[in-house]
Formats: sequence, structure tokens, C-alpha cells
Amino acid sequence: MFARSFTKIASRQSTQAIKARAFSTANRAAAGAAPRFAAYATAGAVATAAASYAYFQTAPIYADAKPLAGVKGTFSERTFIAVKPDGVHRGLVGKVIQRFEERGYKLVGLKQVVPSRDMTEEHYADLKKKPFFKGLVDYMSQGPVVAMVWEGKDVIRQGRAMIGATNPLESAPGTIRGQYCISVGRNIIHGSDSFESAEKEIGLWFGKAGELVDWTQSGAEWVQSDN
Ligand SMILES: Nc1ncnc2c1ncn2[C@@H]1O[C@H](COP(=O)(O)OP(=O)(O)OP(=O)(O)O)[C@@H](O)[C@H]1O
Repeated sequence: MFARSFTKIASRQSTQAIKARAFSTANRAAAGAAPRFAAYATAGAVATAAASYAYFQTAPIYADAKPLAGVKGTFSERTFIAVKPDGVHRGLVGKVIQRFEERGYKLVGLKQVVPSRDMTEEHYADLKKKPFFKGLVDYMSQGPVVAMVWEGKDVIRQGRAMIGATNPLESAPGTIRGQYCISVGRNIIHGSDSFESAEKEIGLWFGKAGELVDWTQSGAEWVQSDN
């Protein structure tokens, strides 16, 4: 009896989810995302296979329609955060994600990459004349780098505060750098230092359509309300 009504609910929700997915797919297609989403949406066979998954998926997730760095000073503000190769090798990716999640920020982009030298040089273009520039590019471009975009109020300034000063000698205890590193040349993490940097860096690392996901946290009001 329970099994039968569960199956009914599951298949009804499955149909709804597929409709929602098809809607979301149309948005993605409009945004120029990969055609595989369209194939996925039209495959009727997905209905049965997706039944148990669809049971839990109540809200559709839309292709991202916000400006790359969101809107400055609002809950949609975004920053670019990267765990550098030393942070990845040392197994600190989870710690970094946990800190941003626990703070109340929302992950809207995530990928692991080995950036080319050109891309690394573009990312650090303002440091081109520094004596450590070549070493910095060598270090970053060997990868892997875990690149992320986080969203939420004041995330650019708060992100920098959570990361700590560039030189770990000056990073306050409890900040990410203050807790996990001791050398300026291996300081495990990068974070955008201004709205303009966030726009440039998110465009450089997540510039293709469909790379960012716009979604609403189920507990958003518990994080965002100001009374
Ligand atoms: N004196 C130095 N020697 C070696 N590497 C350095 C030195 N100063 C900075 N770096 C490296 O260059 C990166 C970029 O330096 P920048 O001055 O932009 O600091 P930051 O904004 O705190 O760092 P990031 O851009 O990586 O978040 C630093 O994170 C560090 O990895």
C-alpha cells in the first residue's frame, strides 16, 4: 500500500520535475549552453529512471541570468575564490568550502582545472613587473586549482577577511591563511579583492554560458533576514 502510493507520488513528481527540467533546459539553450541538456530533457525514458530522484527534487534550478559578479552590495554579490595547487595537494579544499558554507555563503560555481600559463598570466596581470611573477605563474599553472564562485552579502570583503593577509606572517590566527600556511609563496588560496576584480576573474574562469548555477538555498531567510 505504502509502496503503491509512493510510486504514484514519485511518478507524478517525476512528471513535474521533467516539465521543470524542460523549462530550465529551454533557458539553458537560450543562454547557449551545451546541447546535451536538450537531449536529456526530451528523453522520455528518463521518466522511470528519474522517479526516485525526482521525488526529492521539488524546485527547478535555472540557468544563471545574473551579471557575472552579481550586484555589488546585495545578496547577489559574488566573488571568485580559488584553492591554489598547494591547497589542493594538502587536502584543504573541503576545509575552504566548509568555511564559506558555514558562514552562510552560497556556492554557485565549482570546477577543478589546470590553468594554462596564458590564463595564469592574465589572472595575475597586475603583478607582471614583480620579481616573483614567473615563480607565481609556474606555481599556479602546474595545477590543479579548484575554482569557485561564492555568492552572498559582502562576500568580496568578507571573503578577503576570511582568507587573511597575503603574507601568512601577517594573517590573523583563525583566518584560512593564518591557520593553514606559513609561506607567502604557498599561501593556498586566492580571493577577489574588489568588485571589479571579481567581474574580471569570474569572467576569466567561469566565462562560458552554463558554468554558474542560480539556485535558492532552502534556508536562505535564516541567513539573509535583517529585521
Ligand atoms: N613577496 C612574494 N613572494 C612570493 N610570492 C608572492 C609575494 N607576494 C605575493 N606573492 C604571491 O602572489 C600572489 C598575489 O599577490 P597579491 O599581492 O595580489 O596578494 P593577494 O591578493 O592576497 O593574493 P591573491 O591574489 O593570490 O589572492 C600572492 O597570493 C602570493 O601567492
